[in-house]
Amino acid sequence: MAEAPSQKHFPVSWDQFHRDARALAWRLAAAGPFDSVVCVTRGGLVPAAIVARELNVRMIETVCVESYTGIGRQGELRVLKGISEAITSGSNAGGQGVLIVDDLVDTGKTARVVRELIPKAHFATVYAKPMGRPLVDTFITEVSQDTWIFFPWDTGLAFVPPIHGGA
Ligand SMILES: O=P(O)(O)OC[C@H]1O[C@H](OP(=O)(O)OP(=O)(O)O)[C@H](O)[C@@H]1O
Ligand SMILES: O=c1[nH]c(=O)c2nc[nH]c2[nH]1
Ligand SMILES: [Mg+2]
Repeated sequence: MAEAPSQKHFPVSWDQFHRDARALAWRLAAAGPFDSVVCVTRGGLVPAAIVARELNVRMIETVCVESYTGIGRQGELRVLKGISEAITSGSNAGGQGVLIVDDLVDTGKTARVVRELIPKAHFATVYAKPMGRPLVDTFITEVSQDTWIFFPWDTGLAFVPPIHGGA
């Protein structure tokens, strides 16, 4: 996916991300209970920690996926590590009672692959773009497809030129 010239930017601070992840937890509290959380690395690690704390879930698993290599650059999707059978056995077969957490859904490619691994799990993201939205059960904020979300762990304080153009 090449970066479109009209790409909009949506920068998210730590504070805003914490609030949005906590809002997600409030919504998920009504959708649970969940026996375990599967976070989609790496972006899902941060909201998963916040959601698991709020919902008192202590069984945490990862599914390790690699997809994007830069802003708007989606490469071949690779599952580097799948989901342990301990998470999906017995009454949790197929992902029943399992919560999958990711930071966002964009094209839905990642969510589709992870869903195939545990189809009965509940899929939650903090942010969603229109293409991926149908693949997510619960999310908090939708942004347009041509928006790139900048997460606090990918950004830092930097000089911004003033509106009038001078320094
Ligand atoms: O809906 P999609 O188009 O598949 O995009 C969404 C995925 O892309 C990002 O992960 P990325 O592959 O960049 O890896 P990261 O989480 O390690 O940053 C993001 O964290 C989602 O997992
Ligand atoms: O940091 C990110 N922001 C995004 O908008 C996005 N979409 C896919 N992958 C993404 N990563
Ligand atoms: Mg990711």
